[in-house]
Amino acid sequence: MIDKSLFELPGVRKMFPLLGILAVFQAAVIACQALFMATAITKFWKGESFSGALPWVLGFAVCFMGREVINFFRSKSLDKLAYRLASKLRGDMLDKFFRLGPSSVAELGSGSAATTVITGIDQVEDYIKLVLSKVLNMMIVPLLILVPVYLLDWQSGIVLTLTFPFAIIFMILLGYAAQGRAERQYKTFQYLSNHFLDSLRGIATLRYFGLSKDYANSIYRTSEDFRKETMGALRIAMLSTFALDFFASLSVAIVALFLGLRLMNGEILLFPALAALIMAPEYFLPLRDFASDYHATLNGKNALAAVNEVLAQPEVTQQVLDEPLRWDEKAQLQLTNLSKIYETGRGISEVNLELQGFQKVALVGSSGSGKSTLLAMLAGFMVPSSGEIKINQQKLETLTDEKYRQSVQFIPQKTYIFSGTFRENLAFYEPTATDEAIIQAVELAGLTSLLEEIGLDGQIGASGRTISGGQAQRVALARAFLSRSRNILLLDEPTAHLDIETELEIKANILPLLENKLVFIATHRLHWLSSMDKVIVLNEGKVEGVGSHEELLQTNVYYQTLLTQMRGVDDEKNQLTELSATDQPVSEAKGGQDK
Ligand SMILES: Nc1ncnc2c1ncn2[C@@H]1O[C@H](COP(=O)(O)OP(=O)(O)OP(=O)(O)O)[C@@H](O)[C@H]1O
Repeated sequence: MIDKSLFELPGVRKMFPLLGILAVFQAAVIACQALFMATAITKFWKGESFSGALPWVLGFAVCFMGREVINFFRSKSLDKLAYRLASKLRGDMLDKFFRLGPSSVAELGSGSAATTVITGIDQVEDYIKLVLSKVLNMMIVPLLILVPVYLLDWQSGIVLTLTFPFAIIFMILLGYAAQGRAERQYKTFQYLSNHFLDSLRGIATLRYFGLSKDYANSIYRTSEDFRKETMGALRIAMLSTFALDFFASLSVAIVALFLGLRLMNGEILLFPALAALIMAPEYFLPLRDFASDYHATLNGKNALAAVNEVLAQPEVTQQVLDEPLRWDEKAQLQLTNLSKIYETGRGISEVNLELQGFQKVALVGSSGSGKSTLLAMLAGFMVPSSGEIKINQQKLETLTDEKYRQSVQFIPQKTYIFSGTFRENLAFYEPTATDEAIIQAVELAGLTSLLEEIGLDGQIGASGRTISGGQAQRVALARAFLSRSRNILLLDEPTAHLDIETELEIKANILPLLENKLVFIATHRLHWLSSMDKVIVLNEGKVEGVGSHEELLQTNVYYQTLLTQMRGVDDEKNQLTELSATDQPVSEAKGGQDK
């Protein structure tokens, strides 16, 4: 019923005594309310005047009000706790995603990650509000109400005691079935979120290939699956509510029948019979109350499990470096047998590399050879499975150290443009940069005309002006130009999706940026190789060779074959880019951070 992890959340354990006390008060008030009402009716029945019954009527009114006051206090304290915990969980999840990095979000799926943080935590908030009080009420109130019922009429007490376990057993049985259904429903919901977001991102490609209709059908099918799962879960939830209502009504009817018969036979007086009869539905009320929100609590429980799954993901953040790394001519990076093997058994294994000072290193290899995986480890986005990293002879297990990451700039395949001003997007790595410095970076990146058009305060991104893919790539460059202190530069095919003219134009701007830095560039394009000091050749996750372009050309057979393939792809790509729209809107492009 209650997810054990709920007790680990701050404030939940402390809330229990308060809720327990409120439940005891509630039971007392319910019993008093029934007693006052039964007394007042009995007095009226005996023909007493209204003033004679007035104290009991007033007593009933006070208890009625007391009950509302208890409900108000309970809701207020639970609302406060649930809101505070939901805000905390939301913050914890976002922090966790930032610490885990893009690969973990990609694994979970961006759509699922977003819905867990937004809708999922809303459901957890409802769960906290509902489950704590309802479960405690269910455990305390019926037991306490049973005491006066036994005192008034032990036979009614026995009927109520005997029927309660049936209702509970039925609820448990249906609860198990509902739990399975609700889990499936939540999984389908996550799948639907991912599917929908992916479709939105790929809308340009889908339209380009005329597949929009097929995809619309596929979204329809996924949402139909979700509808079916939801209806299935609701059906069981409704069934459990109906079953409980049935048992409760049946039990109250049995109590009423026996009381009526005994009243007619003169075996019981009106007052205890009435009081017991009024308390009978109240005895089942907490159970029915719980059942009516059972579905909502199941959703919240599943959402909490999804949140906990993310929060429990292991993260290795090393803090080894004493001060921010400043890459200079003497700085050294050493990778020894560095490997990252995914669950699929693919990845990259045993990379050995020694670099000193400012160097430009290209990572080449066919698709799936491990370039992005190596770059992700170098960017500190991904934790290696094994191997050793040394920076300036200092041993590190990962490159997740903040002091290292503060010296890294990453230019992904497709730059993500945040919803904000042009200035905020440019000064991404250097939020305190002056306008003069920003304008200089804008000029170097070739964005002057955009600046003239929208100004530094113009909104870009999702809620502002849509900018083209080429302009977005220039924004990434301007960010890099602006940040002179970050001199380890990682580029993941920075020009792969541009037409050849734009690519060469951007490359001309990039080349000066590569000076006096340690640069890694993953690329499929031949024209970068001659500008590099070193080339690392990757093949199916293994290093086939390391050396200068010229050395490898002479000595490495695999490199020669790869270059022939790359040349073919280059030619094909040039033809394709002539056909395709160069300036694809950025809002439709897949964010680099999601890679
Ligand atoms: N998250 C992941 N889970 C499982 N396997 C993965 C994951 N990411 C990559 N791989 C696998 O690891 C291998 C290396 O992938 P990687 O993306 O590093 O290659 P790449 O050289 O960058 O490819 P491309 O040039 O197409 O971007 C591939 O076989 C890929 O299928």
